[in-house]
Amino acid sequence: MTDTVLTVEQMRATERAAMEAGVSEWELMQRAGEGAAQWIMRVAAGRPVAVLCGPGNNGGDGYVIAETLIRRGYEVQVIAPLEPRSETAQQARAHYSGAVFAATTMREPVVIDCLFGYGLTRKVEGEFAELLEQMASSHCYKVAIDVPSAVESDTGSVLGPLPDYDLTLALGAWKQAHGLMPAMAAMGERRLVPIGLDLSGARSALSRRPRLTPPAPDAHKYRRGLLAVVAGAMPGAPLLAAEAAMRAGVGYVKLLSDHDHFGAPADLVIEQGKLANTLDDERIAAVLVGPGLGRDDSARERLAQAFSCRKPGVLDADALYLLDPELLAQADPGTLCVTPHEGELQKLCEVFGIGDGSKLERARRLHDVTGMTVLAKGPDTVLASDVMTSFFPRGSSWLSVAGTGDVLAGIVASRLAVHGNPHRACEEGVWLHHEAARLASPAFTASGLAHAVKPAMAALL
Ligand SMILES: NC(=O)C1=CN([C@@H]2O[C@H](COP(=O)(O)OP(=O)(O)OC[C@H]3O[C@@H](n4cnc5c(N)ncnc54)[C@H](O)[C@@H]3O)[C@@H](O)[C@H]2O)[C@@H](O)CC1
Ligand SMILES: [K+]
Repeated sequence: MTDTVLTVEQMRATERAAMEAGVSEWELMQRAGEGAAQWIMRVAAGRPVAVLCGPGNNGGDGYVIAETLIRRGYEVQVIAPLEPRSETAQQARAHYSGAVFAATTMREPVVIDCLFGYGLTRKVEGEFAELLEQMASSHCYKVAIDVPSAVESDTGSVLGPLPDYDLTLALGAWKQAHGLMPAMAAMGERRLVPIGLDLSGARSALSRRPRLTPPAPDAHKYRRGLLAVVAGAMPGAPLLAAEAAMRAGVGYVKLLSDHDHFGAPADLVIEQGKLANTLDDERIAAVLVGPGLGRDDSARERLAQAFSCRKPGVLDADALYLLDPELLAQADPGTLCVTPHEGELQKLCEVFGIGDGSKLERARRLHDVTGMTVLAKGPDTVLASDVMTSFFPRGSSWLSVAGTGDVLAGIVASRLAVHGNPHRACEEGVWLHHEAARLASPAFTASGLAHAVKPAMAALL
């Protein structure tokens, strides 16, 4: 699987396993450096290149890249404040036939950052920081090798100057930082350079753009899925979710409400009456509860009733504020998706006794403790389930507007009603949400986004 994401510890173990199987570190470094050089030649297209080399194996990759470019006729300058420390990087330095400068002004139109890779352990300072600042202020084309040098590979946190890169070339496998903010925002295009590692057995991956399928030839509305959206005190949010859900593949969306919804579209069926009665329908494939639900006792009662029909479900917004172990005990957590933003994730973590940690750590622990599929949304989105942990490409920053979470919940619930698979529903939901944001054009409103789910479906078919 080429989209595997590894932690630093897993990366080192995988490389050790390759070496035990007979591939030397030098061979791995050559594969990494030569593979990266192929990408660099595409973007440099004959222009002079500067390579910044650090003291570890990331720097070693830099010498291999520089030598590969020289052999292909490129004008190359290596800038290395320190001599290599690791044995393999020293070997790469010895094989490099060009000039090395300890410090100089970089004037090349293409600059390759090989100062630090996943071995970064502390703040980047002194000459290293100066080089990164120089790179940041230059108009050159900027390439990060493995990860940007000021980025911590496991957390995506930033420990020094962070230029705005045009291209980041991950070596051997993706690292967590390739899917986490703030690092991800500075990486530009991300590409993987395979180096022949055995990545089987990994439990984290960058999500691949899904390929959706049209309804079966013999489909009818119920077979395509009936989604019940449980309305509550506030009318707007469940309508937004339902509008999105109707365009995300499901055959039938019903709004279960105890009041009128003026302005609701004619193609949305609104069923009024006691929730216990309207939920008592065998044909319901999935339930969405939370947007506009309210947080009072009657909202809690509606959430409990939604659980009592024991259908796959999506919990969002107010449902995430009401959820607690007692309520969850009435549900089948393995069939539930929760879609918390940071504040909601914080609340869930408090209620389920999960301590501090990064968003990734908390999302995983929340899944482990509750058994629910956790889609922790935001500028970076992390999905934790029994299947695996998935990371996603960045979505449009225009999504930072009220109501887009209701739209996401509606899309995920629609996909869940179509096939009943929580992890897959969340993955498809994020991609459709991002695609809809791209198609909705800037400064969209949530209802504009909900309408753009239709062309987004077409784009993913
Ligand atoms: N181990 C392997 O088999 C392979 C490793 N590869 C490369 O090796 C990299 C990891 O190499 P390393 O583990 O040597 O680590 P790095 O090259 O990322 O850096 C570690 C070195 O930098 C020093 N250092 C860390 N943070 C510093 C800071 N803030 N200021 C100054 N010095 C600092 C460390 O003391 C150490 O000497 C990967 O990112 C990748 O580029 C690739 O060549 C593929 C094969
Ligand atoms: K780097």
